[in-house]
Amino acid sequence: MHKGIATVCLSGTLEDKLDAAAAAGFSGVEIFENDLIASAWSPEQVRAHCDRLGLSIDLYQPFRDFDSSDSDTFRRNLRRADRKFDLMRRLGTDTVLVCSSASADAVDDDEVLAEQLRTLGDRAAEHGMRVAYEALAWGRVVDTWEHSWEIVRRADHPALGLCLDSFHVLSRAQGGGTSIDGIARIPAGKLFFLQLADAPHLNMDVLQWSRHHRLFPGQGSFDLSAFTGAVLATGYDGPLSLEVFNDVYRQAEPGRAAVDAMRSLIALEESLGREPAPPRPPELTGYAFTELAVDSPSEHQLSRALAAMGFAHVGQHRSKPVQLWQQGDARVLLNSGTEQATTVSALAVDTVDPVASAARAEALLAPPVPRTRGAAEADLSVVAAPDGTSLFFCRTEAAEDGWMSDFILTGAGSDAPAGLRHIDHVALAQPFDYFDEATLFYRAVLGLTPRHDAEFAAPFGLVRNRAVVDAPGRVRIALHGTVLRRGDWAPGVPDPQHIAFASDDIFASARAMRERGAPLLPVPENYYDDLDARTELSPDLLAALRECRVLYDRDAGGEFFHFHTEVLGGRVFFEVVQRVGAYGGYGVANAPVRMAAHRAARLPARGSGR
Ligand SMILES: O=C(O)c1ccc(O)c(O)c1
Ligand SMILES: [Mg+2]
Repeated sequence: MHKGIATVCLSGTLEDKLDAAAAAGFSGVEIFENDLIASAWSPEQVRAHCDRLGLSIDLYQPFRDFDSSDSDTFRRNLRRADRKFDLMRRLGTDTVLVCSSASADAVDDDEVLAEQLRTLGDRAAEHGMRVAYEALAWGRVVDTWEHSWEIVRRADHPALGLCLDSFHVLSRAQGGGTSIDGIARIPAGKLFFLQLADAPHLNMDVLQWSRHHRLFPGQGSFDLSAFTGAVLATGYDGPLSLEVFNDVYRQAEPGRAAVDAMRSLIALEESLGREPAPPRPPELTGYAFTELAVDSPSEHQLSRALAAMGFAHVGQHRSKPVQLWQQGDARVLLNSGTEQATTVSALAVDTVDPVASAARAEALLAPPVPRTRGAAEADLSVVAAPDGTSLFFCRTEAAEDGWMSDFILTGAGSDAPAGLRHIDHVALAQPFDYFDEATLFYRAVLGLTPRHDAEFAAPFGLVRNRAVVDAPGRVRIALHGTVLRRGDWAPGVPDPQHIAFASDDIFASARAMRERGAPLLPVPENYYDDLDARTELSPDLLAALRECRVLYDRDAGGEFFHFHTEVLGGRVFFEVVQRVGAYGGYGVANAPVRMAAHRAARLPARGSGR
């Protein structure tokens, strides 16, 4: 379908926004009045530029507070409308958005309101234009789509139709004030325009919610697929047009934001079964490996820690300074050949069809990462996630041309002396501006589902967490970031990232690692006293938790045990976890304790606190 974006979604001047929209593949725009007013270009120049870029101007918006119970104000509004119709002719657009009035003089009689809009319809028709009437969720009188439809129906004018905006409908539906049920019965010819925005569930003033927190479809909590499906069921075939007011996107680089926006629409269309669709996401069977970029002191520290955790150095890359460490099916690469500071530089998922996974990533606009490779080395597809982490598509089983054949195996065993089986999850600190983009990226590219949105108070500020997971729970990526931009007081290192390994016996793993001298993180006694107070765990279990410095959590599905290493190489640490039953989380409740312990372990000793 024709895909559009409102200029309000993007940062910059009108020219920047148009260029970004076209470069991302949009074929239309809604032009916000303020963007036009502030532009040095005449309407004709804007139109010519859009023509060159292949963009249609689908909507001019918004016309606010049109109806009025004051006749003089109404007369002036009609005059203003005439001027705007002239402007729209020069711009080459034929539809104006009129939103329901939020003003104190809004007409509160349906018949009078319909009459005023009918008058506007007459004026529009004289100019060859149309009016799309939209209920704002905070409209003074008209605040539901049902009411806006009642007015349009009463006005009964061919140049007057509806604009539906998913935010206004779904934000109100959350409180039970409206529903999408009747949408499919609106005659297609009366549905002039469709605006799409997602949003997180928030319990707040709806105007503030709308103006600051809208998101692109797939980034928030609304069911855009059901909503859009209901609209398309009417036979609507106009633009799918994004209208996202968001504080982060308003200041983000517009080219990048426009690609993110386009990805959201491609994924939305796919969810509706529209063609052409990207290749379906192939089944994932787990992590092939996780790669850490290391400098030479941290390579030493990390290899010592891995050895103490029971990993074996099983291979060396044929042409690059990359070590392969393995225990069970958990594989970690240490790459000292990048310029990067210590960080999780790559995730590699095992997919049953790496070629289809890569084709899907490309269809969803994931930027490819160019790679050098030696003769006879595997041709691996790599794309960049929003934070720059490389994402590889592998098939470890494929013996011949699989990624492992790039390594000369040392012959060291990969048995599991500390009981680690596989990678349970990888936790990636997201830069503040890329959190929502990252959610959509992993969700769309890998076919994962977002789960476990949580917010907690950490030593250096509020932290938000969100996991993206495949259905069987084989690939879990835990994203975390700050709720506000990070302050200056927080330690001058980036938030650490970590790799979590699964154990079937957390206490045996902890004891084996302790014996081998692994740098395990201490946990304060206060934690166990509180755990005792709130859980009624058996004294034996509590004693084992205390002894092994294991943290505990539970949910409706089961229990969770986990412990951590110290921060290694400045930015990363390892975690060992055991899931019991169908526990689905990540022990987020314990994260503040873990963070404070990491902070304490990095500081010079402070004595007993007296
Ligand atoms: O926040 C607003 O004012 C506003 C304006 C136009 C719209 O289409 C909308 O959904 C909201
Ligand atoms: Mg709108």
